[in-house]
Amino acid sequence: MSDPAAVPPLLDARNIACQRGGRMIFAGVTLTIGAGQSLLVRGPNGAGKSSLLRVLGGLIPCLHGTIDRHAPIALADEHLALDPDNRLEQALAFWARMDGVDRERLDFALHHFRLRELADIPVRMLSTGQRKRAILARTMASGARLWLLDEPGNGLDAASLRGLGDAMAAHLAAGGGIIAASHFDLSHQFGTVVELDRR
Ligand SMILES: Nc1ncnc2c1ncn2[C@@H]1O[C@H](COP(=O)(O)OP(=O)(O)OP(=O)(O)O)[C@@H](O)[C@H]1O
Repeated sequence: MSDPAAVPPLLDARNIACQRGGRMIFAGVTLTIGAGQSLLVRGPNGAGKSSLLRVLGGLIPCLHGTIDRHAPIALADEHLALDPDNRLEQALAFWARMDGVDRERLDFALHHFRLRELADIPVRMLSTGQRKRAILARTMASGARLWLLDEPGNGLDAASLRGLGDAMAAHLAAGGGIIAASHFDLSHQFGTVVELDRR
């Protein structure tokens, strides 16, 4: 008999497969992530790491298998999803309103990723690293318990990488979960590693 007091994981994926452009990208992937847990997806270029994160986030369908999501999810990938003509702060505030989070949470994320001084810059003028920090700030401000981070360290300088590590640690300590795909060391000890092979 199942324990009625048992806390469900934030996300549970069983035997999932993904096909893109008529080609099988991955199959037989099973993973689960609970409160305070982190998981790293590794694999060579084209192995399907980004595809896996998008499947887990519900942005693309899985071919078969099941995914149970028990928590709000924020996906941070290379798609900025901020209005390029808007000022950075306005663009992030728009999403904070959409996500229904209070202003203090956004202010904290802006401060954490050192974006305050860029608040009035149009989004289209941000550098690669600044864009990445904006994506991470949006994720942090979203209040989502499960973060899906696709190459979160790309383009970040040493200080921003430390900021990312601190944000991840605080999120896990607060009962969040993280699934990340990264080619390089994020200075974070992931609890689980899932390897994808190129097929
Ligand atoms: N929209 C799409 N339509 C068809 N095929 C796609 C699409 N997006 C990605 N693919 C293919 O799916 C495969 C996996 O791509 P994906 O971006 O998930 O890999 P990845 O492991 O994240 O790669 P990288 O390490 O280079 O970021 C690749 O062969 C890619 O060409």
